[in-house]
Amino acid sequence: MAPRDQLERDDQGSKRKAGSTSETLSIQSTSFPAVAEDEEDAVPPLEEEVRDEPYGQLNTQVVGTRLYRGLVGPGQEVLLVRGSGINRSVHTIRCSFIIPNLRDSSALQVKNCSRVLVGNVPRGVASKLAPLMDQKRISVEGVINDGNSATLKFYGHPDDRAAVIPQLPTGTRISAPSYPQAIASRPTNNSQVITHRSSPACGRTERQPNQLEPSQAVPNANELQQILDKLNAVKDTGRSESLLDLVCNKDDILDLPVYGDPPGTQKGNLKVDLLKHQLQALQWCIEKETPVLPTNETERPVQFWQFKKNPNSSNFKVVTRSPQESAPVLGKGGLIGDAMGLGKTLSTIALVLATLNDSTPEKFSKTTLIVAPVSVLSNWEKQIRDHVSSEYLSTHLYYGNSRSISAAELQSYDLVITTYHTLAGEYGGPQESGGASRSKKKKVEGVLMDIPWKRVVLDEGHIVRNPKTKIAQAVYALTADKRWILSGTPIVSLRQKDLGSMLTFLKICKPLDCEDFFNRLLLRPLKNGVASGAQLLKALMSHICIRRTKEMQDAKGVPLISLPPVEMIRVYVTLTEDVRRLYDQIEEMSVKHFERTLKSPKGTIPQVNVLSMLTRLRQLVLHPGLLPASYLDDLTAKEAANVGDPVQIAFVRFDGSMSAKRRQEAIERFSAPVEKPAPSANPGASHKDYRSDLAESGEGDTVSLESGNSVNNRGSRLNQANARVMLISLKAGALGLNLTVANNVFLMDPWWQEAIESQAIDRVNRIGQKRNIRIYQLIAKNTVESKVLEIQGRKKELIKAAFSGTRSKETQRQQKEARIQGALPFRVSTQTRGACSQKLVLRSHRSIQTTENKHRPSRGGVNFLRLEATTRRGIYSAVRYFKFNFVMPLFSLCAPGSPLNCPPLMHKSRHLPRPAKRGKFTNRLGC
Ligand SMILES: Nc1ncnc2c1ncn2[C@@H]1O[C@H](COP(=O)(O)OP(=O)(O)OP(=O)(O)O)[C@@H](O)[C@H]1O
Repeated sequence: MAPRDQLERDDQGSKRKAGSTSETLSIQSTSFPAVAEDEEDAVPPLEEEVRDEPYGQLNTQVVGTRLYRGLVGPGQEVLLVRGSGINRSVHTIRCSFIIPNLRDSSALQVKNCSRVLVGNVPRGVASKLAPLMDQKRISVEGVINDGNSATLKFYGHPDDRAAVIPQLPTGTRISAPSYPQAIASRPTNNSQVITHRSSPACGRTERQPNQLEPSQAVPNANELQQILDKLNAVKDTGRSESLLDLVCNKDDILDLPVYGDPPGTQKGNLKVDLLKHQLQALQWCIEKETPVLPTNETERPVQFWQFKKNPNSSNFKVVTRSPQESAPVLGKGGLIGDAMGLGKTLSTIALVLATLNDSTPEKFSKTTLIVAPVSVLSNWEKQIRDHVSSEYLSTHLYYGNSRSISAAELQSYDLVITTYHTLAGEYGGPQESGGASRSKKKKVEGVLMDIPWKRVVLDEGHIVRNPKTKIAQAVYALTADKRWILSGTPIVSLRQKDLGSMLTFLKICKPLDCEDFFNRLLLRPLKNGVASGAQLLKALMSHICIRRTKEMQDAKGVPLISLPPVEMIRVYVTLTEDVRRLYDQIEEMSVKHFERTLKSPKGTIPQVNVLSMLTRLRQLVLHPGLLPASYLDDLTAKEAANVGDPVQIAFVRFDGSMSAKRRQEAIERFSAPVEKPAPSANPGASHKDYRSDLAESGEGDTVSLESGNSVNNRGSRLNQANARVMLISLKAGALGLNLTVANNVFLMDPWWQEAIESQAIDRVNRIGQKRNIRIYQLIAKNTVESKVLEIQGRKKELIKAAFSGTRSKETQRQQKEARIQGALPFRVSTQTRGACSQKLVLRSHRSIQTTENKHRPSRGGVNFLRLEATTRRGIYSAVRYFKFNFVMPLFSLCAPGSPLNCPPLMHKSRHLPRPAKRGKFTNRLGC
């Protein structure tokens, strides 16, 4: 595919997506900030939206085939492209009689998978389809039949079905809707959930393993340690078996050949020697950088190209069943998907060193570009400093002030390291949809886009999983001979965004790098449980990805790397009575509001409210201070007034589509003190800062864990004379950091996607860790947190089902319905369930926006570091400064003005329990 074509496609693709989700965007606002622009946040699984469903199919002729040089055969997939003029210049010269068709405003071209024109759809059919395609109301896919006929398949949004079907060409065989109306009456386990939740006694008095009652008090650190030691570990195979492990080839992965002439101590270019799995990765990478087409029929296909003896063409694309005359261009590179901490950075550096003097096609430079998140930049610097002999590798950090350098000068380096933001800033291509702020941003002068790189490596490459972002567009537009992605979690869900976008960057295994083909050949079959989808995904991944995990062992039981054991401990905590009461109250009000809104004439509830309510409940479980002081008042007032509008008070929208000004306003609103304190507000009570709580309560040697501790000072209860505590947001903790100085991890609240949690945990569980690791996952009983765990589990089951090859009896829509219903913590009557799920798209953006990296010497010996999502600098110096040898709690539900900043406590509301003493709202283990 020509780059130009690619750009046009990407652009079209984004536009179409933008169009189709505009409604979603408009109502998708979240209850609290925020998302860092460079790193797409973890998204709750409910975000998976039903993009389309089959409307019907039509057999039609393909006309004008003899006029074009494109080859197709029976069974081959073809593209249906609106007469866009992509090939206009070629064909107007060759075949002047095509001009009338191109001038036809409803022309519909048929192209083969190499995007070469094959023919046209007859005018009568095209004139019906063209307006629907232009309005992005349908997508059309085609397969060639015998002779000159093709089957066109139409897909569209389920909600638009009734309106579109009458407009389809005559003769279309209409498919049954994939979302039967009967769904609303389908029994679900939601009622169980509610019973479980709403019964005050239910489960709460029950003593469970690893359950910490609120009254449980621990007088000192040693006793706390003893309690922690006694907690039982849970089986946590799920974490070690990610989606990626299901799709990657494990059979002979430990027997791969090693690279024979590696960089290392003997050569002097590396100060350490590569481990065996790194030598294997090096060999694999070099093979992937020099792919060779098969030259006889017995050879295995390479990037789905097979050799076929044929008078016209010897290359045959297996996945689309299309032949090609000319030698296809193969992608060079792939995806290094090794689990976190196995040394992908060093493997990449070794690849650069091993291929320094290799010949590169003339038009490319000799320079490798590494693009990394800012927070990982220092890791690259450190690894190069620690492991590479400087005389063997010239490097330049292209960031901030060091950007004033000419393209020629930059190309004199072997390795250039930059950030996603820097790259996006220099990219002058099509602006992303949504986001006035970004579209107004001027292109920054720079040379990154001008250099034809030898190799581009995207570290934490899953960042580009959203093709609509400017970062993704920028990396697609880079010119490079070889392309690599490093990511331990390249796919966390089966959504197209994850892998499709990465393939677009890699330009490998065509035509799957094109969104259209990716959707039809891979994504749709996968979603529908058709075995071919799973098979293709596995074939694709075995081609492009190398994946090893820390758990892997060879035939003799020798592990890949030797690491201390990891124990996962799930700790169930019980809300204190007052928080429980508050939780039940808020939940009840939320349910009422939710149900009433559904019964309103509109019949739907905006996602924002469901998400907001869900998020508020999650925050409440973590700490009541995370909620706006007036939250319950507002909810109650709305409910009392029986206002049909959704509750908007106290919710602040913050997302990527907002302008900078509006985002700033949102942050200010969110962080601002409550304007009208409720009459019963306790003026004397101070709004405690997490940090000061932590520091203050750490006085002396006493460490306690008791119901009266606020969540803030619970952390300090883990204090020992030399204890070190690191508070880190889940998001910051999930990216590229090396925190082997810590060996105890506290997951303060569960995240929708286990993979994100695992990624964070792997900051500690990596090469260099010498001590046993304990992960404490804190779950508040009978709350929304239990639901999050259920969702994690259900997601795993769904993924397994998708790869078991058994087609699910449920439709895609039904599956989604079930997921959504299961996720709602609300009592929703069966009649209203269907309606709510129609529109329910939950998106969540959470990060800590404040850029701060503080430490504070404690009064009682607790030193702690605050490390947040957008902390840009100094991470490593901070890590070096502290010895986080004890605890690293991970939070996901943090936001500006909230928990790591001063949380306004809920006692301002007359509806909420006032703390008799500070920290009355405790609900869980202090950390
Ligand atoms: N061969 C080696 N010899 C000594 N140390 C090594 C070797 N390979 C990797 N390491 C060390 O292991 C640690 C983890 O490596 P690295 O950060 O490259 O992992 P990673 O796979 O990139 O992790 P992530 O996915 O989290 O970024 C680093 O401290 C690195 O220096």
